[in-house]
Amino acid sequence: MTAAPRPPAVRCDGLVRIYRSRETEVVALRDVDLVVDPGESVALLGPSGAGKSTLLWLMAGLMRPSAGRLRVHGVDLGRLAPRALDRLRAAEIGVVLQNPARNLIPYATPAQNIAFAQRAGRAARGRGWPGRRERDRAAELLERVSLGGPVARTRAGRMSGGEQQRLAVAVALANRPRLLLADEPTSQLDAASGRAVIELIKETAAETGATVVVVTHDPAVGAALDRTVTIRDGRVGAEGRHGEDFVVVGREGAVQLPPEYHELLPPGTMARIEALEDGVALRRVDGTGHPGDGERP
Ligand SMILES: Nc1ncnc2c1ncn2[C@@H]1O[C@H](COP(=O)(O)OP(=O)(O)OP(=O)(O)O)[C@@H](O)[C@H]1O
Repeated sequence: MTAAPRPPAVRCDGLVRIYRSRETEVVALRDVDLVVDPGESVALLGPSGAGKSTLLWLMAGLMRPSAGRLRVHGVDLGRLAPRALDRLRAAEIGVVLQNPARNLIPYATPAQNIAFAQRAGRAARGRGWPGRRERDRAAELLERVSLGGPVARTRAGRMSGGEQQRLAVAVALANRPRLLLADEPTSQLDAASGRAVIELIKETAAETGATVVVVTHDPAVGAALDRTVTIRDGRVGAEGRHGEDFVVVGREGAVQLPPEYHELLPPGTMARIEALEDGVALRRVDGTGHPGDGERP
């Protein structure tokens, strides 16, 4: 008998998220198709307002899709009852939100913050109170994010933004999550601390086989992970592997031209499609169907 294939860690099919208020409607994500394999590490890049955080929140089960499907390890998050979703989040998903303080209990020390997450994770897995192993793990994590010294006795609410951010990463890793989601986890750190945090995330993922998705503006973080996915205008605009970027042909054949090509093919211009052996070329024409300035006669 052959084993059933493992489902992707994350699978988005035609994912849509609309924020509605009384006066306005913002379509933050439109038709996102994305597959993240188990054990992969992916950086979500893209301009401000593109929809990266929204995508991360959906993956974390902190928000429901407006349309489309989102599956995490084969489970459709949009269809889970609230309690089952809470359990799945506590047992399988580690999250670092953009504002570090939001991840933490302000009146608790770093060790207490980690212990709290461990308790919730163990309860969701049907296990008892954390024991010695968990305490050792907490101490090791705190050491790894340089919060092992005197700062260990400080309440999280009194720590600096950078310390809170490092603690948030340690808390998110406390339960060895199968899926780690982090929104700008290095934004308040200097280059060296940022590298250390990304190293910790990658090492933990390698040890446990976890999948990692990180929203970042930091090219160094993008370069340190397996794959980059660029979100533009609520869609997957491009993907990169090993330093090379590729556009993605989306639903109904749509392709987003990266901004660096807008000078050659400004949005709104007409282009002729030429078939090549292994794809197509787009050539600008003017409104009358004649070749544009930059074109061969
Ligand atoms: N709660 C909300 N209510 C209304 N609109 C929202 C809400 N949250 C986000 N948006 C809008 O949805 C769009 C996508 O926002 P999102 O925060 O996901 O983008 P982002 O790529 O993470 O941006 P940044 O890099 O600046 O964090 C933006 O137009 C934003 O203004």
